[in-house]
Amino acid sequence: MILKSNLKFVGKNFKVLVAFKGTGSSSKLWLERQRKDPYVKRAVKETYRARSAFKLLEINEKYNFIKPGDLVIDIGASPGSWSQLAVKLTNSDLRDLTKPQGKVISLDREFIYPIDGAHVLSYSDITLPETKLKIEKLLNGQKATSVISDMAPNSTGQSTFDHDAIIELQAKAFDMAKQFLDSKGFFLCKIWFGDGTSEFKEKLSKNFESVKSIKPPASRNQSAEIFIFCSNFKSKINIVKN
Ligand SMILES: C[S@@+](CC[C@H](N)C(=O)[O-])C[C@H]1O[C@@H](n2cnc3c(N)ncnc32)[C@H](O)[C@@H]1O
Repeated sequence: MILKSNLKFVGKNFKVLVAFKGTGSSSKLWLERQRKDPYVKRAVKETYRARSAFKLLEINEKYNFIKPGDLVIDIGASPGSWSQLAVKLTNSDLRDLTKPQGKVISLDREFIYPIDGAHVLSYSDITLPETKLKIEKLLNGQKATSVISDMAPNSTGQSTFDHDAIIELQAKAFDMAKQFLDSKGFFLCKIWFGDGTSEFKEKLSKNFESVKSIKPPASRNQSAEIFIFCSNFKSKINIVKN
């Protein structure tokens, strides 16, 4: 991810600052990796706020689940690259109102700089009940076609602890998906692989017809992150009682 401290808001756009102020050897290694990374170069060129945009792009190229006219809720959206891409994918042409217009709701517990075409909810922690109320207000009775969550807790460096923490966080995103998804909708979330992965996927399977793990090429091999892609939400309306 491009550090938020390396982003500068210029007019309506972000400029990714290549200058890095860190001094330690790990900072130098980080800078070296960023300089060589083709996804970072592409993010700068295409004015995405983070290289993570390409993880979502690659997942969408495989499953084609975000389309023009869709309503997407992006949880843990800051700095905003997934939302930038979601706006592009859900709106065929933002200037032409005769073309399908989508809706993107972006929320994060931190500040999110405005994103053209998205409804931004800064300082909105998913674990707090008022966040759900804010989303409900923006949805105004509509249901979401996709709930996507790239949320991550602050890493402690202890893999078991971090794994448990991210699963707990994504379980909250799953709760939100159950509340706001339309029947047959999609849920995509990031976790750091660990012992609880299968159990979490099993829980998801009860509410979705298909649950798959995916590691898109843009996700670094040395990272424990994987994405869980769930399709065809079984809303209560769909469940036939005997
Ligand atoms: C990896 S970043 C997301 C990057 C984003 N998808 C993008 O493409 O720009 C993870 C985000 O999750 C957010 N986050 C972590 N815990 C959260 C919570 N409880 N509620 C809302 N957002 C949270 C963090 O503030 C952070 O901005």
